[in-house]
Amino acid sequence: MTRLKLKKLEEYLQCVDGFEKPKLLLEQYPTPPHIAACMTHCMQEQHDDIEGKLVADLGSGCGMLSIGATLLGAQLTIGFELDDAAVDTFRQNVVDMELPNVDCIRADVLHLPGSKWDKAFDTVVMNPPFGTKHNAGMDMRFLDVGMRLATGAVYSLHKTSTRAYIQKKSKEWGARGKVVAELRYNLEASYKFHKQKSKDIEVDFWRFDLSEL
Ligand SMILES: C[S@@+](CC[C@H](N)C(=O)[O-])C[C@H]1O[C@@H](n2cnc3c(N)ncnc32)[C@H](O)[C@@H]1O
Repeated sequence: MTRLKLKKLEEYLQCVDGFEKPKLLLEQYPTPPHIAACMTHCMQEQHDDIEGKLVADLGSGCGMLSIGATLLGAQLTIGFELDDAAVDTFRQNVVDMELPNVDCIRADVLHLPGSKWDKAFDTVVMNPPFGTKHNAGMDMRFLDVGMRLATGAVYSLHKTSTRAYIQKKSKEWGARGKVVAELRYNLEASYKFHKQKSKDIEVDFWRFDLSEL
């Protein structure tokens, strides 16, 4: 398969429609196309974790990361998303872009462990809710689910301020966690109460290696 170049991948991801009416409590904001392209491109080019693989996207929203994985040759990509409207937009994006082998399932990510999805995926990717809306620790709960669903690697974004804690948890899970990139994440003013037009936060892009454990 011809590998998609990073720039081309970003161009495609710019066509992914986002949340029509973002829900504050679900922390609904799409991963910006540039960041999503860099994440998925790195997953494939540096770690060979996408092409031909079974990929899950937890809290998949409108499909930004799922579509990135699909464009880079995943054998099958499944997004899991709680919100009906986001599931609909995800599916419409997939139809509009004429992409095969990708779908979104409406599900609460926290209810996935113990289901048929345990260890069903080679690779799990997520941009989880950071847990800033009366749901502290939500990103860690998502990460825990990722560890249960994947056999190969889990990729996730977390605030840099939580780095030491995540490294400690990673050891407890028996995973080899590594910060792959440090990002400045531009959280756009999707919500009315934001006073600034946009807000940069420091975010780590993590890879957790589960192979040969
Ligand atoms: C930060 S957004 C990321 C969206 C998308 N993955 C992306 O990268 O553009 C987090 C997503 O998680 C979803 N979400 C929040 N809690 C959830 C839960 N318990 N189960 C499934 N999805 C959830 C939200 O609706 C939202 O779409």
